[in-house]
Amino acid sequence: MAAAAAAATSQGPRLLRRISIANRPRPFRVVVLGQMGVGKSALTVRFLTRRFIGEYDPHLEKVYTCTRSVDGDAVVFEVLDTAAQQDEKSVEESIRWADAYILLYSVADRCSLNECLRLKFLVNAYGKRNRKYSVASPEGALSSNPVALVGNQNDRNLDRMVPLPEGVASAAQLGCVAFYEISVRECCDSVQTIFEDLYMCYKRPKKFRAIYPRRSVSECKVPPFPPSSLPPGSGPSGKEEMNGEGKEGRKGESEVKVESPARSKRIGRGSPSPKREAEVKKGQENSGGRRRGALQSIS
Ligand SMILES: Nc1nc2c(ncn2[C@@H]2O[C@H](COP(=O)(O)OP(=O)(O)OP(=O)(O)O)[C@@H](O)[C@H]2O)c(=O)[nH]1
Repeated sequence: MAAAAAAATSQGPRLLRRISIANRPRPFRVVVLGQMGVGKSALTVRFLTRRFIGEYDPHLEKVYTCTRSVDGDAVVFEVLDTAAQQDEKSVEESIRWADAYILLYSVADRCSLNECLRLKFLVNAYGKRNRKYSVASPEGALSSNPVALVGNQNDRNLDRMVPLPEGVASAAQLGCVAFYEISVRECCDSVQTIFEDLYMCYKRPKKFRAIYPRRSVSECKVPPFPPSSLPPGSGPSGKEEMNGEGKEGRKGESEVKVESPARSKRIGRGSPSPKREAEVKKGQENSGGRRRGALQSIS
């Protein structure tokens, strides 16, 4: 009897530790992938610390952890900032490890967008399958975990090689759940939004399912592009509608989403009813025909 009591006592702390580990929320793992020098470390550190730090060790590959509140959840983010020039084996490992993916390119480097196409192919090949997510999704391309395509360094407009519409079109073509064009250097909030949206896409399949079929609306906050520069189907009459056109955002805060179900849902967007459309039209006429971008209404 005494021996059993002694055993239980010695098991106590271990048991408690096991229980506390079991109760710990599972982290949400995001991997940031992209060509060398596109700003992966800058993006990761911006998300974690809200600061922009100019230079990093290019060989450092590290998982960072932080806790954020998203949609009422205390989310433990684990972010893997991958090192440049990884061999395919380690890219594969990173992809297998993650729940969601950020494919980062620089708008000033066309090759970096091509690299994202290659990486998306690897994500499709090695990424985890999320059953709930795949059931929610009507498209085969979205049956793996969520992937966001992000164009960085859009403060470098003079060096731009990838026009915004091309980024939008690439994201749609690759089956990414969202597209953003940002400047990590100039803006912090867009970076936070990317991670939060990925979490929402991953964790809220019901919300995702509810609004996915209505994903004809994209949101953008960019200087206007001449209609001829838009890819087919991305203009206001096409599949992806540009909102907020003609309005310049704060410097570096241009942001486009091919689709961001979580955010759209939160701010009550989706296919408007005919009555709502009539109201909106009337409102536009009253405001000189300028539409408010969804992001403007939430910022
Ligand atoms: N102008 C500008 N420069 C940026 C921006 N984001 C990052 N940079 C710069 O781009 C360079 C590369 O940034 P990193 O974060 O080291 O890029 P990385 O993708 O982690 O690079 P590797 O670790 O070599 O793969 C640094 O000099 C950053 O200061 C941005 O939004 N605008």
